[in-house]
Amino acid sequence: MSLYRNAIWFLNGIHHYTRKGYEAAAKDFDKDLDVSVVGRSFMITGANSGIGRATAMAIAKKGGTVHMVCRNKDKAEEARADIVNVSGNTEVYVHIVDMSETRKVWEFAEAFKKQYPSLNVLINNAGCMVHKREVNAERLEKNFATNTMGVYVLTQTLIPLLQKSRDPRVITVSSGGMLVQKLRVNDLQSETGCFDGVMVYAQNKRQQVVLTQQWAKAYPVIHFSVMHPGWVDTPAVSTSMPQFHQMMGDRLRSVEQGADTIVWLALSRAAVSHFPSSWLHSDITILSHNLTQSSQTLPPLSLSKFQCLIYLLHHTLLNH
Ligand SMILES: NC(=O)c1ccc[n+]([C@@H]2O[C@H](COP(=O)([O-])OP(=O)(O)OC[C@H]3O[C@@H](n4cnc5c(N)ncnc54)[C@H](O)[C@@H]3O)[C@@H](O)[C@H]2O)c1
Repeated sequence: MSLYRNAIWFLNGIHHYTRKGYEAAAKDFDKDLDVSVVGRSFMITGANSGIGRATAMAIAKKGGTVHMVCRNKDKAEEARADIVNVSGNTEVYVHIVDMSETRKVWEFAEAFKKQYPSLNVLINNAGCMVHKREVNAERLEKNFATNTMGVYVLTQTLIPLLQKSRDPRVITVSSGGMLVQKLRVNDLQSETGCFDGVMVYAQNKRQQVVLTQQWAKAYPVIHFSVMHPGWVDTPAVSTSMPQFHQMMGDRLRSVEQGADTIVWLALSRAAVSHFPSSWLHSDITILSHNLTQSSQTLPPLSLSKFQCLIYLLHHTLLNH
């Protein structure tokens, strides 16, 4: 991607993705969050930290049943105790899963389907940016395994459960970073050229948007959305992009601001009626801040590329 495009992207980000960008957009937000979600269940990956934790807290406060899918037991239990304590909601459950371990994700999702009669909302939030090329037990590159394959396997496996649940929704936390990458289906494992973790992450986030469009077409009963939380002050940013974190300082959004659109997509009645599914049929839409106020539409990709990605995901899975 050209330097010019990256510069435009960054300038746009300074305007829209920061705390100030959020505050400016928030003036017009129609929250529509005066809802009780007691009895509805929400699965959130990476729910012990950052945006995922703020989302889990907000949903627990509304009375929803929260399934926290986390990698580290101690951190997950600490977060759960805090969420239960602050929200007063005890319907908060921890599941230990490493989203980068493809087979374990599939085993977890299969077991969940057998144990629970319904799942109303799946929030694919866990994500990583690994700067050195590493592989998982199935020899899949770590960023791809976590950000794309883990999301794909979890969602795809849970779709039958979501389909038989009331008002089912799937929300995937992508990133505005995907705007600097076109979909490349010929090197999903980042094996050619020099390995650039930031660009691999951006490519994965692009893949999440493409997958969402594909799912929305295939499963119209489920409301699929994919969004960008803005630039948010979280451990992921401070550890994976320390210079950016330092440079942005208090211009970064709070975790609650970052979670705002996810919570709206998960809870509000308006979220499911705002976008006719035909939007997703013809365009790839990435949503920032709040769907109503500021969505960005990206150029459509050809169907052959979608099919190619799905085919490659299946193919990669079958070979491991
Ligand atoms: N913070 C930002 O500015 C920003 C911008 C755009 C997109 N995002 C996206 O937001 C999402 C949440 O990130 P965050 O900023 O809150 O960071 P964070 O580090 O606070 O949270 C990331 C969560 O994902 C979990 N996770 C990572 N790898 C995992 C794995 N293999 N298995 C299970 N869990 C795993 C972490 O344990 C953590 O709970 C990510 O998908 C990220 O890409 C963040």
